[in-house]
Amino acid sequence: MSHEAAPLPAVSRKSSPLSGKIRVPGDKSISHRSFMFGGLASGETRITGLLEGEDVMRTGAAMKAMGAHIEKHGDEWVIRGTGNGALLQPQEPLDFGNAGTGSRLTMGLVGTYDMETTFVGDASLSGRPMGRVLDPLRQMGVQVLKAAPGDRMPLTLRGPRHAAPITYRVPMASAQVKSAVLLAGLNTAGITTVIEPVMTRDHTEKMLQGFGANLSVETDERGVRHIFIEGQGKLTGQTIAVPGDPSSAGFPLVAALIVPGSDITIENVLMNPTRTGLLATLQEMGGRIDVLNPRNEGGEDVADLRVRHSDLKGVTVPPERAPSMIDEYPVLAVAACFAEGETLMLGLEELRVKESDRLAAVATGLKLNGVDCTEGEATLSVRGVPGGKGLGAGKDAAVKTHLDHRIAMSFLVMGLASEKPVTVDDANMIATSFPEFMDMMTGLGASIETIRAA
Ligand SMILES: O=C(O)C1=C[C@@H](OP(=O)(O)O)[C@@H](O)[C@H](O)C1
Ligand SMILES: C=C(OP(=O)(O)O)C(=O)O
Repeated sequence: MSHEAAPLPAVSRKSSPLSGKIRVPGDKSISHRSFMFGGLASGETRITGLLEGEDVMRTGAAMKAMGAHIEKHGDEWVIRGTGNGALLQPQEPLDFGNAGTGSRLTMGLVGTYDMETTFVGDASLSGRPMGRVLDPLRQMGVQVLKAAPGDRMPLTLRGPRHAAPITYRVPMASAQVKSAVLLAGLNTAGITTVIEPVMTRDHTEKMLQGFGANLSVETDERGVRHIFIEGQGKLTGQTIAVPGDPSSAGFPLVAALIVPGSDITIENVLMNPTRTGLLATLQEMGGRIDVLNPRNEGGEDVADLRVRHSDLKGVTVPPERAPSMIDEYPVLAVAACFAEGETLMLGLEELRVKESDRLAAVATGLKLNGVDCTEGEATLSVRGVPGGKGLGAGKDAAVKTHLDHRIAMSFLVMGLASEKPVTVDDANMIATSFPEFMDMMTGLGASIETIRAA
């Protein structure tokens, strides 16, 4: 299957001040959805700023396999969609590589089509739970013809002739589950309702409305969101400028906060309030982050972030903030290593089912590099060492990254301010979400390099 490349270890070392201006690649969530909705819409969709990471490219390949035309002209991706309701049965299994978002959203998208679709992925994705998406799809009439034990990939779906609209209360904070049900509702006659007790990123709702879907949201007196989508409407191609990914921005951002003397600017970062939990937390910790030139572009808030080295202090991060920074905890844990006192992170249960068990991977990697931390069932506390004295395990003790891009990038950031180098066992997966990471970080002055076998 995918990603059988030989492991590519990498190491980072104490760096001189970081400086410069960068633009991180486009937001991964918006990029996946741009390919999906553009591939489904009638007419042409034009996308600039798309993240060309492996995860998103696999979503593009899947949409092509189901009949969409996707081409790159200069800096722009141009899609001619199939028209809603007109996806074709793919001839081969759809290989989603490492991508949870691509695979889960596509299961929703194709599930209610009267066709058979097989989903495969790499070892990490094949270990992740898919029942959270298959359960509501089953309620809509979708058959799961084959699946690995525990509702895992590889799996094959068979859609019904006529899917039934449902009302589904999402049982965990997951934008992927919410989105899968809404996308299944797109091809289902009647109104599909998703009840979301805890708000998660709202890109599916906003973008589907932009493409012309009949979707509305009501928030009740307890703050619970009710999302209604009327199926079998028409989607029309759009022009999309994808803003910079705040999850990717987290790496240079934390690097600049912890490396003494640093002063960098990250331009054009998405500031959607469902995505800014890391920024809020780092500011509470005393991070000097100026939000410059805030503006709205294509329906999304964006801004430039000026980040300077800061004396950080530990804080408690409340569980209700988790959905707005769910992918950022590994790099927040790294910031916490250099803060005065303890940082306590709560409500982390979803970290256990990402590309790796991120709670365990972070705690194990931190301990290997000399950090005093405690892993609870859904909590992590980190006791920091301002200045990084004694941190780092050197070139011969590599952090295990378990095919997880964010674990690799987070620990490479840690080494930039640790006394000794920090090594990771494999940097290959960074290409899934941030292919430019190494070049961008070294361009700012960071000492990071891959270690090629002799
Ligand atoms: O909908 C999305 O684009 C995403 C949702 C989140 O996953 P969950 O829905 O599993 O929380 C996040 O971790 C992932 O990187 C992207
Ligand atoms: C969890 C992530 O992605 P996905 O679920 O799409 O694999 C991530 O990018 O951190």
